[in-house]
Amino acid sequence: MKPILSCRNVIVDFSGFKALQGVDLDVQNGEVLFLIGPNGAGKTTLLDVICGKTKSTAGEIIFDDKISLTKLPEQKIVHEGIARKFQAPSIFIHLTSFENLEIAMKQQKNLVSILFAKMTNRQRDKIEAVLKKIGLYDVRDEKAGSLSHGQKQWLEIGMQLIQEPKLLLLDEPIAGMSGEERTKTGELIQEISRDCSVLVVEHDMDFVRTFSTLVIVMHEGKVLCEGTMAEIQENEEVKNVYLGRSG
Ligand SMILES: Nc1ncnc2c1ncn2[C@@H]1O[C@H](COP(=O)(O)OP(=O)(O)OP(=O)(O)O)[C@@H](O)[C@H]1O
Repeated sequence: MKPILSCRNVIVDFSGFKALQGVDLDVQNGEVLFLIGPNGAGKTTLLDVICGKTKSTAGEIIFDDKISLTKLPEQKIVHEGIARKFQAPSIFIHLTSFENLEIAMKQQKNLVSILFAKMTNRQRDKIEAVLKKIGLYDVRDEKAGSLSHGQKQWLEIGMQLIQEPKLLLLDEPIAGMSGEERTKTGELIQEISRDCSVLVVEHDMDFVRTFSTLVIVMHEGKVLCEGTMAEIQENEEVKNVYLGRSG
């Protein structure tokens, strides 16, 4: 089976500083792939270049076997089926979780027309299914501003899922979460992967250990190695550059 995403020799040069120095990486269909590595390794830059926020200097990124992403604008990449949850909040705190998902579903329209337009049963079902998936169905009519930190993050993920992406990019999804919220987030990521591949940048090794199948280690703008967490922990190069230092 062809990978959903294929990066080949991707280079990003920021005015002479190469944040990515030739990244080769595949994400398979239905896979949760964890990306780890020390600070400055290029993990966020890689997500930025996949979603079009940053343009690559060289290399190729192929999505869904045929779409070259490197020259596409961000909005077109979203349209092709790549969703990115940013760390900066994008929810409307004065609207309910339901309404936030409604807006995300009809992103192309303006806020007023969205809230007054009649919703079809199919659209309502879709929003309710996402609310159930992200664990917010019971609080769907509460203002998003009153949700816990974890619930807000899940709502953000839901706002991406409602677009039915084929690949979801997550950057440190459990930052600031309680232990229970972390577990729920790990379970949510696993559930999401039934319909959508997920590429997760994460620093929390306990979380990666618990929820990963395949892990990729980045270092100095390149992929250092890939494998299961157990394999990676035994890798001498990884011990030197990363795990050896941070535990
Ligand atoms: N716009 C930019 N201009 C210049 N240098 C940049 C820019 N964005 C990132 N960098 C540099 O590129 C390198 C890789 O940064 P990046 O944020 O991708 O690393 P990271 O692996 O995500 O690190 P962290 O785990 O700390 O978030 C860093 O040295 C960073 O300072």
